[in-house]
Amino acid sequence: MGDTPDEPMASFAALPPFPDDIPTAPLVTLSLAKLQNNDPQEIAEFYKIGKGLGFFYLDLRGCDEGKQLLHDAEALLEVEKQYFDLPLEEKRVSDREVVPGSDSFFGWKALGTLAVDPTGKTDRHEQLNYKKDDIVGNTEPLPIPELIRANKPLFKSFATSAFNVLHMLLNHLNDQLELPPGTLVNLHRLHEQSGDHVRLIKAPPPVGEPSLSAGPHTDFGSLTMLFNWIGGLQVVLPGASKEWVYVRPVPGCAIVNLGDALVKFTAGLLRSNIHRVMSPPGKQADMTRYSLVYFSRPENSVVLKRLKGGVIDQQPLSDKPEPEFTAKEWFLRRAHLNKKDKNWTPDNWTKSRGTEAGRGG
Ligand SMILES: O=C(O)CCC(=O)C(=O)O
Ligand SMILES: [Fe+2]
Repeated sequence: MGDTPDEPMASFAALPPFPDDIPTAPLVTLSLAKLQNNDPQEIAEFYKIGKGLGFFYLDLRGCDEGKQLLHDAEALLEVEKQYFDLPLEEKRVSDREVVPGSDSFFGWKALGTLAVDPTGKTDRHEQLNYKKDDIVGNTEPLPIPELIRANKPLFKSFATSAFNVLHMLLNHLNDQLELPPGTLVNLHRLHEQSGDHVRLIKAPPPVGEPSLSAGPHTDFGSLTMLFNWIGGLQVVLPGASKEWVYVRPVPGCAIVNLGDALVKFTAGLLRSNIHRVMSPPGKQADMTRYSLVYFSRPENSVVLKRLKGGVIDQQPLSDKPEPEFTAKEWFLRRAHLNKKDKNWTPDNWTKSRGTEAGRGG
């Protein structure tokens, strides 16, 4: 992070530029400082985005919490690069397919282990999912390489700042939805167990033709805060279009999006938009792509169903009974059913789809 609020993040400086001649998604930029100061226009715009595209840039410059997040994201990018360069044996200490207590989700995910489409083609990215409950001490720590353990204070600083900012955003949605005060944040308490986690992602450049590093999906939880440095993230805009468009990474901003839980809580009033990760465009195409994410999810035992009260009561009732899942059942179902293991079938792919099933391939 630079010393002056408007200086781009140093980590962007050495990268080839994102191209200027390709279509990009028209994400609106909201100011964290304004949202923290309860600026009515900014809050109204946030609510409108929540009912529309469900993705926006959050400008983190100009307030202390935002600067802290930018600082931590820069530092974690360096940790990420070192982490993914560790020998395989070291990463395997937290292999999510092996480690007891990982729910086959938290820990290291090897490249090429998830299906990205109904034919069973596989992904091209590695991940580390470091659970919030472990970071803040709610649960016994899972095995993790020493590099990550040694950086736990940094992960804690990042996770708690991201958590606090996302809580603030949940409170604004709560007010706009005219729900009783605290309804949403009380389903997302820091010291209760949840699927919240910090995710590190590495996607190597494609071999040959451009290819998907992560398949189309909606996020499973409530709100996601994403840092990425080069292009690759794509969305299908709401409406009739089926076209995928790149989201340009913007220095000083995180990308925030809504997940399935908010769709279910609001009976479809809020939207969780489909997205995927493609190889980077233009001059960035040969680069290894890193991203860093904080996922906020409802507490494990919360049932994902429409909440009562406020403007949600005006939403039409569904004419078919909807199966109900707890937040934990939902994220594990979504995360496990597209694993490309010996039990995988095209039907599993269909079952792993979220609230935008049927859109965007
Ligand atoms: O790497 C990115 O830019 C997006 C990653 C993503 O969508 C996810 O991990 O859910
Ligand atoms: Fe995502």
